Amino acid sequence: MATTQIKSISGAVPAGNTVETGNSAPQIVAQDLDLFYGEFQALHKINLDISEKQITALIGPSGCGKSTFLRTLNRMNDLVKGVSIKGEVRIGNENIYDKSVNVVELRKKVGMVFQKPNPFPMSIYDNIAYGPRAHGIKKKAQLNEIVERSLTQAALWNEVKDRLHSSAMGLSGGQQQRLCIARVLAVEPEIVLMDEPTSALDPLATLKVEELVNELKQSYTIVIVTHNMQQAARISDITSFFLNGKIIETDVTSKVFTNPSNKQTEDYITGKFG
Ligand SMILES: Nc1ncnc2c1ncn2[C@@H]1O[C@H](COP(=O)(O)OP(=O)(O)OP(=O)(O)O)[C@@H](O)[C@H]1O
Repeated sequence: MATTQIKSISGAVPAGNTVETGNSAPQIVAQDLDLFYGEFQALHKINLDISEKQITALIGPSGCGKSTFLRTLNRMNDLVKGVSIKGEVRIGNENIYDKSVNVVELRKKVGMVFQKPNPFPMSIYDNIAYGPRAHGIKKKAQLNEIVERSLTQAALWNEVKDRLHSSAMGLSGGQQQRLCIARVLAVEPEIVLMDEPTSALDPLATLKVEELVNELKQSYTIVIVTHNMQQAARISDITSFFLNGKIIETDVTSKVFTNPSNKQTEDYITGKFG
């Protein structure tokens, strides 16, 4: 089994520590990544390797930089005024902060699901077809096929196949979130970023989304921010613990939750703070 080098800026993970991933080279590599909102430094020398077709969970107390880091992976922070970045994020062999990178193409490859379901105020069908149409797909038969495939992958097809032309706003919160996941899948990403995708959902809808995320890792690399430690423990392969804009510890999820290497990780997962 292949291993991935786990790096830690804090020294929490000893040099040379590795995590068995079952995959070869990491798909995403963040290297010495600093991010500033104006004068305020929100991320400090983040080093993290993320493997293909695994679920990586980012955990840590409020304000520790999880969402900020997640958004660096598809350059969503570019939309925030005053942001500056040092260091690198490589996806495949490309530094995504290179001037030559086409950000629209990057966001197609690296899709994002947000905390609050945000369907467009249009039909279920048009929500899914929106992205493919924007990328130039016009043929009805092809769009029909994409809509069915994406909704099936998002475990929503059976619930909506008879009402594709009704408004997406009429779906339940959990269905809306699965629709938003289907909308991301419609443009065939490689990586799906999820920022607390179940925090606005009830327990049953949460369970459905968790089952779906688990299915999706067969085809996609998933990076998920969650406040819910049980959720991280249930669904992720690798967990990275953030504190004050730094990564304290990254390891196999079962290890992080049963035998963390760092005292701060232990204090956090046992509820001593956060
Ligand atoms: N647009 C912004 N402008 C200025 N500061 C920001 C901005 N967004 C986030 N921050 C600050 O950066 C730090 C990290 O925020 P971030 O949202 O990444 O944390 P988080 O771990 O995702 O928190 P939460 O779990 O509460 O969502 C915080 O101190 C936050 O106040």
